[in-house]
Parts: sequence; C-alpha cells; structure tokens
Amino acid sequence: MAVAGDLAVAFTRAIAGNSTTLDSKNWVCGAPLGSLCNNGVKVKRKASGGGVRATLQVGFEPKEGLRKNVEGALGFDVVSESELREKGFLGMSKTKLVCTIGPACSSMEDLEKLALGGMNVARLNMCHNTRDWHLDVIRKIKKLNEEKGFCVSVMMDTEGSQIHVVDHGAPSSVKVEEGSIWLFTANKFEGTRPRTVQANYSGFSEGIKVGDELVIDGGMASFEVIEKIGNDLKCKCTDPGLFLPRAKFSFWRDGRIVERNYELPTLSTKDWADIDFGISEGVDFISLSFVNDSDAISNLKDYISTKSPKPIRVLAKIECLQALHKLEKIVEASDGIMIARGDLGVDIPLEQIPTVQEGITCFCRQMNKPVIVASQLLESMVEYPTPTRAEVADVSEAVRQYADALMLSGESAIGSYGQKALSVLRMTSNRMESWSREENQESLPVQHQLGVSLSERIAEQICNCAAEMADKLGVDAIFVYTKHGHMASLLSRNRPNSPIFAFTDEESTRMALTLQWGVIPLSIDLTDDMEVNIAKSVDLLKAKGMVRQEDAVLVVSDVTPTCSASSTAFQLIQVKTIS
Ligand SMILES: Nc1ncnc2c1ncn2[C@@H]1O[C@H](COP(=O)(O)OP(=O)(O)O)[C@@H](O)[C@H]1O
Ligand SMILES: C=C(OP(=O)(O)O)C(=O)O
Ligand SMILES: [K+]
Ligand SMILES: [Mg+2]
Repeated sequence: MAVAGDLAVAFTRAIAGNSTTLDSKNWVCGAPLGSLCNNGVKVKRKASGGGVRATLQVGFEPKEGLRKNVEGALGFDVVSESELREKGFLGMSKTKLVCTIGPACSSMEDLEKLALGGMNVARLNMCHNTRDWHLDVIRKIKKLNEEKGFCVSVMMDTEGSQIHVVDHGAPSSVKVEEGSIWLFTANKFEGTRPRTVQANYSGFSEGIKVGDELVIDGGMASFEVIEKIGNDLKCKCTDPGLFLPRAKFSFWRDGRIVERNYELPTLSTKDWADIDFGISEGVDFISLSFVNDSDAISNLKDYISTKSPKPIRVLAKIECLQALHKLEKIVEASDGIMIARGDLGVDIPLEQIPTVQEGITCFCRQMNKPVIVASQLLESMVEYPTPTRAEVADVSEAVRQYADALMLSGESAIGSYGQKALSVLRMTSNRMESWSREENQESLPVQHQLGVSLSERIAEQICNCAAEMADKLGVDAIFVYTKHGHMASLLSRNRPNSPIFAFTDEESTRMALTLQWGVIPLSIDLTDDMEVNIAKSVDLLKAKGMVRQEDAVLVVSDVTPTCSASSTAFQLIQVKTIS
C-alpha cells in the first residue's frame, strides 16, 4: 500500500526529560535524521546510570480514577494495557500469536482465556466443521472485543483444493508393514477394504510410473509403485510406518518430487461460498490454501474490493512446491504470508524446511509483508502438558528469525492444553525477544529499498531512520499516526527495540496491525492537525497512567502533511519537551 501523496513527517519528542540533550521546540529541517543518529545523540534519563538501555525500566502506578474518565476515547486493548503496566515499554511482547479455534476452545470462556493469554488473531480453518459453527465463533470473538476490550482479529483459512489426500477408511491410524502390498485407487467404495486406500482425486496417478516412490505425510511411510492398473497404483511398502486418516502423499523419482500440474482451481466453489460468508461476517484476514501463483491472490483482492464494505487482508499460504517457485510474485501480490509447514513438508524434504522458513521469513521482511510461521510448533502439547525441548527451540528460532507471528494449530483447536501452549509461546518468544534485543544493540539491518516514487521512498527512509533513531536514543515508545497502517509496518519492518503504538481511526487498519511484529494498534479519532493528534493521544495515555512525564517517545505520521506536499525534499524532526 502506498502512502498516496501523503508527505511523511517524523518527530521526536522527549516528554519532559530533565537531562535531555535535545532542545525543546527544536525543528530540524533537511532530512537530518541519519546525521542526528550518527552523532550519537542520546537522551539521558533517570539517575540509574549504565547508559540509556539500563534506565528504561518503567514501573506504572495504575490510576484507576483517571482511567475511568477516558475509557472509550482511546481504543487500547486490555491485554497490551496490562502488559505495559506490568512490564513497562520494553517488556511488551513483539511477536504476534495466532490460535486455531476448534472444538477444544470455542466456548466464550475458553476464547476469553486465549484472548487474555495473548492471542492476537483467531484462525478458523474452513476444512473443518460447519459454517454455522464458524459463525458462532466469529460472533463470540467480536463480542469479546466489544464488551471486554480485546483486540483479536479473525482470520478465515480456506479449504483449498488439496488433492494429496488419501483415506484408508478407518477412524484412526493403520500400521503399514514392511513389504506389504497396498492398492491406491480413486474408485469410491463404502466401508474399508484391507490394504486399500482411496485417493480423493481421479487424476492422482497421472504421470506416475512403475518404480516411483510414494511418500505418506512427508515420511510416515513409503512405498514403491510396482504396477499401474488403469488409474490405480499397486505399491509395496519400503519404509514401514503409520497411515493416518486423510493422509497426504507425494511421489518421488531420482530423489526429487514429481511435479504435476493438476487442473484444480486454488479457490473451489466451496471456497468462494466461504469467502462470501467471511465478507458478510467481516473477517479481518483471509488466508488462501495451496496458492500456486499470484493470480488467485490478485483475483481475490479484486473481488474483496468490489464486494466487501471494508478492506480484508489476503494472506498466501506457502505450502506447495509451486508456491516456492513463484514466491516473489506471490509475496508481492499478497498482504502477508503463512509458512504452512505441515503441507510444505509433504512437498519438500523435511530437512529443507528450516532453511526455506528462514528464506521466506527474511524475504517477507524485505518486502514488508507480515509472515506467520505455522504448524507443529508445539505439536506434542496436543497431548502433553509440557512441550519438548526441541519444540521450544523451534519456537525460539522462529522468533530469532523475526517472524511477525507464530501459530498454534491442533494445540489450541483440539488439544487439552491450548491455553498452556499459548503461554509457552508467549514466554518463549518474550525470552528470545529480549535476548535478540541485547544481541542486536548496535546493529540495525540495512533495508532493501521498496518504494519507487519519491514520496514512497521518503516514507521508507523516514521509518528506517526513525527506527534507528529510536534505538539510539533509547526512547520508550514509537508513536505512529496512520490511516492504512503503511508507516506502522515500515517501522515494524526495522524491528526496533521500543514498541510501536499505532494510532488509527480506521478499524480495519487497527485489526490488520494485530499481525505485525511489535505494533500495538490503538484506535483514536484523528484530525488533520498533527499537533492536536499528538497532544490528544499523549493526554489520553497520561490520563490512563500509561505514559509518564519522563518518558520519551518518537513520533511518526502518515496522516497529514505538516508542510506542503510539493516540498518533498525535506522532512521535519520535531524534538520537543512537553510540560
Ligand atoms: N473448526 C474445527 N472443528 C473441528 N476440528 C477442528 C477445527 N479446526 C481444527 N480442527 C482440528 O484441529 C486439527 C489441527 O488444525 P489445523 O492444523 O488447522 O488442520 P489440519 O490438521 O487439517 O491441517 C485438525 O486436524 C482438526 O482435527
Ligand atoms: C497451516 C497449514 O494448513 P492447514 O492446517 O490448513 O492444512 C499447513 O499445512 O501447515
Ligand atoms: K485450510
Ligand atoms: Mg495446509
């Protein structure tokens, strides 16, 4: 999303810092953000010594009386608010958490517990359950947001046309013995037949030859194709294991996957009906399963822009080989990415998942698109009340890679320990966030240039410099005033140390920002006068006891040009002391 002619303006503002070296009411013109940073300007605050970072622990005294007066004027979600009170600015969580909602967590009480536990996005997987069931969950989440002050967005995940599914007919897993002979068929039959599995698509064996390898669920069991009978495949088990219901499969030849182009649309008739349902219920995100090129994304975005009264962000799930081939175009076309490691691990060798994950995560950040790392993060917690050490390491690694969000699937949808799994995600990510912060103290990444037009490039540079400046000054928070969330995401992309408070008067922007690393979306009425906006938000936060006089915040805006749009050659930094 471009900043559409808005002249981006950056201000830095130290709120009544006694020993600040920055002058009050000092406007610096001529794009000096970088030079100011390079001169090592530091805001020295509080007498604890040990440098800026050491002085940033802020404790809050809740001011209940004042809070009540301003409630409603500032949409600050209850979870971020209490986190700020408890842990201070630097202790606020950065990595966002997505929970798949299923039968184990769909009651009002359980949803509320997940929201309190830090769920930022509730995911509804349309592969399962009825539309009415999903409707009930969406309404419960909206009710919780409205009545209890949460800010949980809703993501609808399409079923998609997945052909890699076979069924052995039994409700639970079936053992596959070494050397046993199995028949894979697309013919439909009732009940179960010994050692016979049904493929859900008649063309499943097209292009497959005798000698090819058939791998179940990325390695649950393997077979060699020994005979082709019409469309059916007779296979001999070469690697014994388990067959789960609705197992996925892939074919391999000479150590590589056999790539086939199935003539199946990314969006089926059922998916379109689900999308209409999602639009009418006002979901915030739609994630598309089995995307194989960017057209499906563009088509859906066009459809949404004509059919939906509000913007809905479209995410592409990367879960097949074709998506990896067209990654650049897909990322460019979409509003965000989910690395759906479950199905991806059926299409590529498992040992490639970690590097592919890191590559996609890094690329998404370059392209300024939020990225979710999904599937099996804490899989053992579907059954057990504690994660494996390896799972904790996997979560930590995704956080270290600076993914925007982590996702729970079965852990929350059907697991017995969903809330606990969420708290493991929260604690593990918080730990890695503070560790990375210390590790990266002086090194900010060089950002890949995104924008083409001058105004886009200015917005980008302002955000890069503002983030650098915020880190070097050791400010408590970054405030950004944003219509569509663009400047907020450009700031987030730099992964600054301080939380990014994104003030917006667009509800859809607020709900979309729930997925962006380090961004705390707040709703507030914005005016054309930035001074008014800043004063109002600071007053509201002060009244809530959320900012104090000594706190320093850096302010960035894409709302209103403070100087004329023609004078794009300079920006403003406002360094100001508020009494
Ligand atoms: N809305 C739902 N209703 C019933 N079960 C669900 C629902 N959503 C998810 N599940 C269950 O949780 C499991 C994990 O969810 P998810 O990872 O989204 O799906 P899948 O396993 O199909 O990829 C599913 O296999 C399914 O058993
Ligand atoms: C998240 C995934 O997709 P789904 O759960 O819809 O299969 C996945 O495959 O990892
Ligand atoms: K799905
Ligand atoms: Mg999948």
